[in-house]
Amino acid sequence: MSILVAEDITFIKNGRTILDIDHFSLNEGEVTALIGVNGAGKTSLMQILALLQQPTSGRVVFQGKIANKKNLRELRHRMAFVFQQPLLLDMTVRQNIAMGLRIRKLAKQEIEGRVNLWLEKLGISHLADGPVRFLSGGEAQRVSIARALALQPEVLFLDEPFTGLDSPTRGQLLLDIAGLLHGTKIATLFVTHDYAEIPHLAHRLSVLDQGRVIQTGTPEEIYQNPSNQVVVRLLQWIPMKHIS
Ligand SMILES: Nc1ncnc2c1ncn2[C@@H]1O[C@H](COP(=O)(O)OP(=O)(O)OP(=O)(O)O)[C@@H](O)[C@H]1O
Repeated sequence: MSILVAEDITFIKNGRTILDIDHFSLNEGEVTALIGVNGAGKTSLMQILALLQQPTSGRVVFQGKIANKKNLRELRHRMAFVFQQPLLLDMTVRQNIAMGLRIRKLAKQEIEGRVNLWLEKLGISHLADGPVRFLSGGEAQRVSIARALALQPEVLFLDEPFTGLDSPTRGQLLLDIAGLLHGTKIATLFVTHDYAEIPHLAHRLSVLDQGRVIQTGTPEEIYQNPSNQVVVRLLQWIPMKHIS
């Protein structure tokens, strides 16, 4: 079932068409990876879906509701983000995870329960009362993931969350996130330049080229039947052993 849909989207800047997309959807319980070369429009599409950027034309529909100025805040509160840079505030780990819940005015007990749950799920309970400024890159990213998932979002945006982490840290975090997301109802958009990550996390793959979605399917389908040479060139970097 589609949770978030972009329909008839154009995004035009300085007379240049950056996006031209008829239909793009994120489905309940699915991780959709979005790939494309630098400048293909991935960030622009993510920002439009996340209601952080207004398209030139078209609409974003969240669970049947067309996003507009009136419902923007309510709809944004049902989404969460993890960026390449964890963007943590200079407080304790616990306070960072609690921040979004406080903003949403949840009861103190509920906040405490959720924070403890996600500290545990991300394996960072031992860091809870320390300041975030001493964390390693991998630990900081775990805090940012705990902060996002504690919000119990319906839609999650992962914007190159593993970039900059060393290989073993990245691999473990990738497996842990896959374990946390798979089997939930969250619709996830995962933007990455590291195509080796895709088979571990994504159920679906969309390929963006010059602002257009040129192919969508399971990683296996796309790998076996690339729609054109652009897709072939991109996917040659996905290790075949992971696709079966
Ligand atoms: N607000 C804007 N004003 C002008 N041009 C923009 C704006 N936003 C994006 N662009 C241009 O649109 C194109 C697509 O940018 P975007 O950041 O969405 O691509 P991307 O696929 O995320 O690239 P990367 O992989 O490098 O992050 C780029 O050429 C960029 O310069």
